[in-house]
Amino acid sequence: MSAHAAPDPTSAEVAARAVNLTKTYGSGETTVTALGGVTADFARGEFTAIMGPSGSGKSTLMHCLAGLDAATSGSVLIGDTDLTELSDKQMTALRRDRIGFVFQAFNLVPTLTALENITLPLDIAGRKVDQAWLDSVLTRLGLTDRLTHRPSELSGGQQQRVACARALAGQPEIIFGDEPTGNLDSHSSGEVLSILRAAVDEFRQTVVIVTHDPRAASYADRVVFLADGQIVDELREPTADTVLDRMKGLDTRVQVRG
Ligand SMILES: Nc1ncnc2c1ncn2[C@@H]1O[C@H](COP(=O)(O)OP(=O)(O)OP(=O)(O)O)[C@@H](O)[C@H]1O
Repeated sequence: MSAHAAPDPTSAEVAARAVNLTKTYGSGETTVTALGGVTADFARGEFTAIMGPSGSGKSTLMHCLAGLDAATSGSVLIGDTDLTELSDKQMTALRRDRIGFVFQAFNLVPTLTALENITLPLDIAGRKVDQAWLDSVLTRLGLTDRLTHRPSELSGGQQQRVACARALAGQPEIIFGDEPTGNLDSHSSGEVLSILRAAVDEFRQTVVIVTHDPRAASYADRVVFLADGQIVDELREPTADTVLDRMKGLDTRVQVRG
């Protein structure tokens, strides 16, 4: 592991922390080590992009951080809460109340309207919608005239913006995105990234995304590079060019998409 990736004990507030996280699949000769001891901090109010070659463990890291998958060893903290100490019920409540998710496959409920999809997590949690906040998210994402449409009546970009609004609606502490712009055109992708950027700049939320796209990564404050289940590099204030350079250096076989 590179010295860059070590947690900084003096860092202000940490929104999420992975400590010596390992994840293996299978057993015996067929064991696959997806994460080989990852330690990393994600500071509150910061936008981080996780990058690396295919199979390097990005999605696994994200899923463990977000409490969607259990690590084999090591721990994950969201704020001061150690996820490994939570019961299933507590984990469900934490995911619902403190975490927002945006995935490449939008995971919208087909029978609900856009607005019903957006407020669904809050409705399930029995929480009231902060109308002023919701209005600003909907306006910002250009969704105000699409709210009564069902997902099948929306374009891919619009569906992803609905998924993004759903993640933002409850003002979670931290938003995780697994290739949130993976199948969007550059215009829709720019809109999604801008609102994630605004969530950080204007509302001091924390955003962590996995991406293959150096342009998407350039919206982040920091890029963490994974290779073979380890953090091998880190870049602050990335530009698409500096990200591309580091990716080439990581693995010459990397195929840069986008
Ligand atoms: N359920 C699983 N069972 C077995 N092996 C798995 C499973 N999920 C992931 N892996 C393996 O773990 C390693 C890391 O996978 P992961 O999906 O985290 O990589 P990634 O960097 O997100 O890849 P990509 O960029 O292609 O999405 C890979 O070798 C993968 O084949």
